Amino acid sequence: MTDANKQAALDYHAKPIPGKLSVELTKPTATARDLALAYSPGVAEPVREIAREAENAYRYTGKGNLVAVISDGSAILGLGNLGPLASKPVMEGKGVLFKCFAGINSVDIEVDAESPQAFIDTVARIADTWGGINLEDIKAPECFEIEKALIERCRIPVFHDDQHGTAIVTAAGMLNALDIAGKAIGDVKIVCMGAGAAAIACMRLLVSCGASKDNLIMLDRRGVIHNEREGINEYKAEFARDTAMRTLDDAIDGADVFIGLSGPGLLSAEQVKKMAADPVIFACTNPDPEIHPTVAREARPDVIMATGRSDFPNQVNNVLGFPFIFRGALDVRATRINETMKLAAVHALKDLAREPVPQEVLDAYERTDMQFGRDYIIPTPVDVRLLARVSSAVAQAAVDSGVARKPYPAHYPLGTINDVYGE
Ligand SMILES: NC(=O)C1=CN([C@@H]2O[C@H](COP(=O)(O)OP(=O)(O)OC[C@H]3O[C@@H](n4cnc5c(N)ncnc54)[C@H](OP(=O)(O)O)[C@@H]3O)[C@@H](O)[C@H]2O)C=CC1
Ligand SMILES: CC(=O)C(=O)O
Ligand SMILES: [Mg+2]
Repeated sequence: MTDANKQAALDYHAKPIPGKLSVELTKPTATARDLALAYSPGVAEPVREIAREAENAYRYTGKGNLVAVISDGSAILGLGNLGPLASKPVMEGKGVLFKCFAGINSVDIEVDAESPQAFIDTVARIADTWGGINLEDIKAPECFEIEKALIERCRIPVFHDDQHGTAIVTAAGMLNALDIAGKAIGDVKIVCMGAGAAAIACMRLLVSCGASKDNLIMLDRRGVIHNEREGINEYKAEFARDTAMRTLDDAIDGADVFIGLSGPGLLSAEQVKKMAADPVIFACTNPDPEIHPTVAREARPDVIMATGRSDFPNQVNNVLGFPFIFRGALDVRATRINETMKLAAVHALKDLAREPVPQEVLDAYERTDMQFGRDYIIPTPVDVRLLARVSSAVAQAAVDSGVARKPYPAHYPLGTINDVYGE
């Protein structure tokens, strides 16, 4: 970013009031009668109803449309472990996206936890008053243990966005990119830079979508994850290969796909030149990708290039997933977000990219043309059709797979966020 843009970003967060979120009232509060209903004595009535029957919390409070965005700040974007307080702008940002794209209320909670168990206990103790929990920017490998324990302990959906949101969007974009490149997912040689939360989940989902583990090389800070390496955790071990390759230079030679979920500037133009024809590069590290799109394009005009950012074409970013996935899950009161729901979201996203782009999206991106192809492999976040397509697909999948506690909503498909409460 230029210095001017950096200052603009600071000003955006600081002015006219600090932060990006505020709380709004949904009921009148002007009169003594209003207050007698909202607070004492009236508030005692819903309290009694909820104490009598817990499900009444969905009727008398905001629980059913409320997601907690919870982080320990241990992996803030690609900036590393900068702690809970520094993660707050990102967590507020996730709240903004929940609200503006899916009409979901959210509150960010940044936990200063001395251990994964302390984090788990903290979240488990507050979980029941939320509709869902979005875990964010928690580093691997702790994130895996944390999410698993919370899914077991909570009766509401718990979803680590950096794992599953990222994986869903990456898989959708990848299926489209490979189609454009004329390659079958089962045949392509994939290099994944990074072996953390996002990388492990992305590779697992790509394998579910047909990629072959035998064609997949994963790297971390120490290089290629191979069978002879000692001290790799069980998650990295899932992707360890019996190979003589040791470095990115070795792995990238002839690769069809590079997926970066690691750190900035780790892929060079020279390495891109060594990739196979029509290479697919998803340099998804935020805010600064593994390679700048201009550099990649100069090295290889045939590249299909995506980043995690809003200011380049093909934004492969979990913003395309978590708002709509939670929308669908909340609206059928799903107890969890399972693999069937994730795959439904992949296909909804993938298929939407193949449809004509609405004028409002062109206007928002100041483009005269956007159509399925190298520079448009995935919908943009401002596309209002995501709300209908992804949420509906996820809700239907929850019903079909038996995790929904309510039927498919009568008010679906949603046209805009104004429709989320139905009639
Ligand atoms: N576009 C999107 O939607 C998303 C993008 N991301 C991006 O993915 C990245 C990783 O996030 P996340 O998985 O949550 O974080 P984690 O901390 O869980 O994982 C980071 C991984 O990156 C590896 N890594 C970091 N620096 C290097 C390096 N110099 N060389 C090789 N490997 C390196 C780490 O290696 P080691 O294991 O050796 O420490 C680790 O495996 C971030 O940059 C984040 O912005 C994440 C989620 C969504
Ligand atoms: C997008 C996101 O969640 C990340 O970079 O961590
Ligand atoms: Mg994140």
